[in-house]
Amino acid sequence: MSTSNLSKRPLYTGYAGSALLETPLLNKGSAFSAQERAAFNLTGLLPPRYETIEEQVSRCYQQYRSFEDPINKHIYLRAIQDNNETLFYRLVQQHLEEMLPIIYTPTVGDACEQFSDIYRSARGLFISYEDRYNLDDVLRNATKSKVKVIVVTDGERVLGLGDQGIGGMGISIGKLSLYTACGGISPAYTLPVMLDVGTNNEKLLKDPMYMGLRQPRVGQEEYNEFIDLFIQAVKRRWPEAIIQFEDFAQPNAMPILQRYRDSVRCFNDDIQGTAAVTVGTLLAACRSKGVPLHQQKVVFVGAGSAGCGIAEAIISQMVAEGLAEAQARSQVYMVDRFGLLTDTMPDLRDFQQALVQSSAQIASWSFSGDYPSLLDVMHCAQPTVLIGVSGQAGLFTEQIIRAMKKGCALPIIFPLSNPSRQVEATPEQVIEWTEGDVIVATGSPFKPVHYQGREFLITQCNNSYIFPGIGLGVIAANARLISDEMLRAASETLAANSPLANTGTGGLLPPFTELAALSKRIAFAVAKVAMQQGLALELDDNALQQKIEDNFWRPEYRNYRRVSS
Ligand SMILES: NC(=O)C1=CN([C@@H]2O[C@H](COP(=O)(O)OP(=O)(O)OC[C@H]3O[C@@H](n4cnc5c(N)ncnc54)[C@H](O)[C@@H]3O)[C@@H](O)[C@H]2O)C=CC1
Ligand SMILES: CC(=O)C(=O)O
Ligand SMILES: [Mg+2]
Repeated sequence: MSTSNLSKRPLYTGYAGSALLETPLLNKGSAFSAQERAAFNLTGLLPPRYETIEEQVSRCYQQYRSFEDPINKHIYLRAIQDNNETLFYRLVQQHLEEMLPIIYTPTVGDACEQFSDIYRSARGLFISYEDRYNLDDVLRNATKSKVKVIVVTDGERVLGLGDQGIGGMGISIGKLSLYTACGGISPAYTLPVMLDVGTNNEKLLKDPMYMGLRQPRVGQEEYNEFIDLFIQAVKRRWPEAIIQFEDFAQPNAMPILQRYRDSVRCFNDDIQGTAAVTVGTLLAACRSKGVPLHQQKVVFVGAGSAGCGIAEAIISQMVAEGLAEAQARSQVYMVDRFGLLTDTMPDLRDFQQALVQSSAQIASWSFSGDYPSLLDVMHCAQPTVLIGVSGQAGLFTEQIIRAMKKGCALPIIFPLSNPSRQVEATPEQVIEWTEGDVIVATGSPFKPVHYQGREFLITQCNNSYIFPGIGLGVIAANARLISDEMLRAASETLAANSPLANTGTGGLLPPFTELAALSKRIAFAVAKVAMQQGLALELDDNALQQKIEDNFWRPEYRNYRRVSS
């Protein structure tokens, strides 16, 4: 299989002089050669020495290391990204493990919270509600003619940090950085979008630095119209773009997905991406434990977009393993802020209603409140899997974890809320309270835990394992839509690549440093399913593999030739 030679072809550009140096997708800084400096009016605008990208990376890394605080490291890296994208990705690729927590969770959470305070320069599209009837003009202002992946947020539920208003742009930028660093999507083809419909965050509304609309979020009808205007405008401007919905709040996440998933190449990362990564990680955990998923009893804390998305995917997987659907549903327990979701609980959303426990099922349980609490569920259901997607720190208390351990010799415990400070329990706590008999994975990165002479690697169960590969696969196959089966294929590929399940050692998932290779495998599996479902034109395996390679961008400088502008 030949790797792409697209990047070796010269690139023709009309940019020159300082405009070229100020265009991050084209800028090479000190790596412009003598010939290029002469041809593009750069002579004198740069220090005289010509540098290789490796030399540039060394300097950047040295500067990066001079910052102590993660947020300052983030600001520094974002500045490089806004100055020279090729260099940024080369640097990140070379120090992936160290820098992912800086450009993504947990530090991206701080960057969203402090977005207006740390704002330096423009990136992506801020689409204000006030511009809703001029969206074609706004989208034309994004000068990229080919956009293949859009990550869009309205900033209402950013990680577990609530409403961050335009600060949500930080998460769209972070996700797309991973699309490029780990999924090989050229930064020329990505676009972060923030839909500004106001914010209900009082602190931001009062903050003189806040750069978004200073008004409460618009009403539901206005909101729905705005989303629709946006989707239709994207379809006109970039009909082939994948739209990834990110960090929408619960009332909007599922309805938006349901409204558009059958007609637009889109998916919701928090519902579907999270479901795919969690089922994949769970399958790997079940394999390494030697007990199949359909024999597990699973408790969720947080019956929101992520929780219900994962729960439905687990049920589908249990059914695929041979369980009757009703039986599968009876093995999944959703605990939200008022306790276990049951068929007598009022005011549930449609997607929660499908996941309630029947009163008959819990008739023999003893509990004192209106609904069983998490502790009641631990005692009465004796679950084997516990998943936290509540966004609330500390909900997995010592009492909860010890109660779970009483009913299960080797529990599987995934506190998945982000960023790190919102985690339901730290891995260290979970390991201590289970005396080390536990399989644990978290949403944000945690250092290995040492307990009684053993080292526990903490797997990061984060949708970032999924979305870069989905994007690459959908682009390579030119798939029309993104189906649940395509996401299931991503999940199965992930599980099949588990070091722990395959070899008995290592993490549940491969390290992030292998994400690029993994993304290509996920892309292949996803594209194959799209073809089988008639969502993409048939290609033979070699042609598909070649397409994936051709679409995989690498951070290498290209030679430039000048065209008159
Ligand atoms: N690891 C990963 O890849 C991902 C992690 N997440 C994390 O999951 C969390 C939730 O995300 P979403 O489901 O989209 O939000 P959401 O707002 O839709 O759901 C959160 C749910 O938790 C419930 N909740 C709040 N306090 C609770 C309590 N004390 N006990 C029980 N339930 C409680 C809320 O009522 C709500 O239903 C966030 O922290 C997010 O960072 C989300 C997506 C991916
Ligand atoms: C990882 C992610 O998408 C979230 O926490 O919302
Ligand atoms: Mg998210």
